Amino acid sequence: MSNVLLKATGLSMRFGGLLAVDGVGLTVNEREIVSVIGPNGAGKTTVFNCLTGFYKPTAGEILYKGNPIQGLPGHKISQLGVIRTFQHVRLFKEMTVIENLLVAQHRHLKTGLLAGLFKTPAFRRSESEAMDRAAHWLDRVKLTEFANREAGNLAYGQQRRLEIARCMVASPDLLMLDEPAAGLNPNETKELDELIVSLRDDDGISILLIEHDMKLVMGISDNIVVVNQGRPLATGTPQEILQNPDVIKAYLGEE
Ligand SMILES: Nc1ncnc2c1ncn2[C@@H]1O[C@H](COP(=O)(O)OP(=O)(O)OP(=O)(O)O)[C@@H](O)[C@H]1O
Repeated sequence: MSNVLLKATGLSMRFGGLLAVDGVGLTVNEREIVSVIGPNGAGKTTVFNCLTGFYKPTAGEILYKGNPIQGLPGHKISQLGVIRTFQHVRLFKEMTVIENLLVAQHRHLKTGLLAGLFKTPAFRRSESEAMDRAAHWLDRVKLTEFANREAGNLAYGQQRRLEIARCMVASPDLLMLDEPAAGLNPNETKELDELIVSLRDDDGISILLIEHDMKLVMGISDNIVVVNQGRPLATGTPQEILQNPDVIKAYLGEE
């Protein structure tokens, strides 16, 4: 039996008169890929925003490694090891690829201002570890040859992979990806597919994914959570979800 990493129950989020998320629950075990699917406006991103501290949920409990995190600010949740991307690419576009990966580690360096000013041995060690981590992840996302290129000049699929590398240099236990395949061509989607699976199998992390690309979702997910109009509709393996009549009616039937 695998260990539960994240468990949300009864998650709700109200915006004025709109109950955008209404009683959604989901569980992510260690070394698992879980996808959240549902039609446009179903409340998927709002669920992500609640889980990562961008919104304070109106109701519900979120346990991460057994501890409640609902209502904690985003930076606290990211320090605990939950790191996310956004629906739209958010890189420092005028910085180089490698600079994007170094900046992302700034908060995790274990040295203070004085250590930086005097370039103490601890500071230098920390800097060199940050560089090693950046180089490792550049290689993993196949961007080593673009290390000194401005991030904004990369192809879109490369920018998406750089975003994942930027998350990974912070050594998350749970990586949350909001529509990572949006705008990618079939080759780029295949590379993304392989990368996500390798993050689970080779790096041992868990991935929570919002995605509209059903081929990708069905191919890589251990579990799928379907949300419809803010409400939980179904949870199960890809096979179970594909055969669920409610899902077919509410969602897949629309395709
Ligand atoms: N900050 C907000 N204020 C008011 N309403 C919001 C806010 N954020 C989201 N909503 C509303 O909540 C509902 C759910 O939106 P959400 O973005 O979570 O859906 P989604 O499933 O991620 O959609 P998509 O697949 O199109 O990205 C929508 O009706 C949206 O307009």
